[in-house]
Amino acid sequence: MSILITNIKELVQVRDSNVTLVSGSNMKHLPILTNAYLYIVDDTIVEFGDMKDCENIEAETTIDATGKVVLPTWCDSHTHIVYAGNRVSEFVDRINGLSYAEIANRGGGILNSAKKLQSSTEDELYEQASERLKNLIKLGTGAIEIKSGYGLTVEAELKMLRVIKRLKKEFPVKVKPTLLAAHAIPEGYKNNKTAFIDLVINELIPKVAKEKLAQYIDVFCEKGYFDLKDTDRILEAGKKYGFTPKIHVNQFNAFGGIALGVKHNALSVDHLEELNTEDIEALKGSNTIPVALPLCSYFLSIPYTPARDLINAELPLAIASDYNPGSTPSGNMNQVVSAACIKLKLTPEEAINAATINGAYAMEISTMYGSICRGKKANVMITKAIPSYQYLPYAFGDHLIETVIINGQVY
Ligand SMILES: N=CN[C@@H](CCC(=O)O)C(=O)O
Ligand SMILES: [Zn+2]
Repeated sequence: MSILITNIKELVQVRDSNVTLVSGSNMKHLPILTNAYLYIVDDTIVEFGDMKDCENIEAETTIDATGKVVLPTWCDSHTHIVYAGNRVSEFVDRINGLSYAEIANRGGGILNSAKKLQSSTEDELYEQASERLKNLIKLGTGAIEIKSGYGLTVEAELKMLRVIKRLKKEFPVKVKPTLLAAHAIPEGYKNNKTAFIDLVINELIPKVAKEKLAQYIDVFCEKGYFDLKDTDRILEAGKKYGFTPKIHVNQFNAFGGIALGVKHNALSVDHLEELNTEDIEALKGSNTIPVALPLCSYFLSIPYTPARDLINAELPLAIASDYNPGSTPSGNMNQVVSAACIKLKLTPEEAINAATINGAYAMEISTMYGSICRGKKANVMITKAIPSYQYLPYAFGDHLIETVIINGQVY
């Protein structure tokens, strides 16, 4: 199967194969070809270039992209799309004045989602999550990380991870599974957090490793959830079983979680709404990428990640959706890119780099995803006719993605 996309107004994020991460001032640069073509054979990008050079290329399918922009599909490196039902009532409670923390303290929040998830079957969870994933593909997501963490029992966590495994098998998008081993302290362990952590370390992690259900290990390192010592223990145990850390830190409080992540050579540290100079210093010279989740800040009305400080410190930055029922009930990466421009003050070039190649880096797939590059996976999207790629974040409420191609197949 071959596809030739012709007359592309702007072919965005054209890279050499050795570029797998863009940092600091380099993020301002987004390589573009105008009046271009793109040639795909099977699931691979084979060639691209100026329209005048594509005369002799023959393809089974030709797509005329006159007036349209072509980009690599979004790489969403932080989601929780396997969950049961919704938390609309908490949304209304917050509008009426309760805070996220107050709702959690009343047994709502993550514990509420855990209750719903524990009483759902694997099939029910799969149906709900696959609906979400289908919608995300239409919005241009071509690679996604998915976390467990709403199980809070060994069995329910395994159930979540088996659903993620099934999504990975049934869907064409690249799926990366994460064991969010410690997301909240279950009701029954309220007065004995150590016993819960022991359960995670002695039962959950070994079972997940045995069934090969996850690649990454995550902890919600936050006041009222898991402190530095807890996080350290869990990451250490996870690493012994081959899991790479990717952690939730600095969402509400900054108390050294980022340095801890760096110490464990975490692939990413995510949230970072609260950030101090020590946190930025800790990231310098590390392989750990900071990940901002601007739609979480929008939905919860909490501070936005000071992304400019990170980029100005010459660090890389990825942006992701954080799609989950409590703090971000949306996985629309087009909105994430817009919010990154409007609220994090990223330029469109920086935001697109953060949502493509750097998002791919935060899932260890940037040698194959996240840019238009010969030999990379043919995961690309074609917009409607628009003035330029900068129009994407500008027209923040419009659905501008017209065609999505995943592994060389049109969706
Ligand atoms: N902060 C921790 N976990 C999720 C939200 C969990 C929830 O409220 O259900 C997050 O990344 O925002
Ligand atoms: Zn999250």
